[in-house]
Amino acid sequence: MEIFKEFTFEAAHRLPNVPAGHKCGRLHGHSFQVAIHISGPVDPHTGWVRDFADIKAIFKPIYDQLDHNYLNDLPGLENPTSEVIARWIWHKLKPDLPELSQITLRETCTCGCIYRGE
Ligand SMILES: Nc1nc2c(c(=O)[nH]1)N=C([C@H](O)[C@H](O)COP(=O)(O)OP(=O)(O)OP(=O)(O)O)CN2
Ligand SMILES: [Zn+2]
Repeated sequence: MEIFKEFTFEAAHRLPNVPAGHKCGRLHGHSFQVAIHISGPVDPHTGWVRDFADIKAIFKPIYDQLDHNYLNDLPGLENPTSEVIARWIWHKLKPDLPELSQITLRETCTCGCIYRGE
């Protein structure tokens, strides 16, 4: 079974490697949405794969780094595309959340990416 917990963080970024004149080279912000998926068996006693609150607690220190920050300042996010941010979250979470199976990151209502590890 796969379960997920969703979060929203507000952050600013610019993409330094886009062609000259590209709108995303300018400083701008998003309400990023991230869904953290984990997979595993449903415990017959609790009836859940894992408490959603555990996912929230494990993600909190990472969330706090992202929320209301300028992403380009964070080590590893010098070029903070959706793809780079999703992979960055994955690598930060995986050691403490081995059941992690997918990160979905939405940059706007219409775009984003899905990362399931290497
Ligand atoms: N593959 C990627 N392409 C783009 C990324 C990205 O992270 N990965 N990021 C951007 C920009 O950050 C931009 O803010 C979001 O892109 P876009 O969908 O073009 O934004 P709009 O809200 O302006 O979309 P419209 O549908 O044109 O209104 C760009 N590309
Ligand atoms: Zn953007």
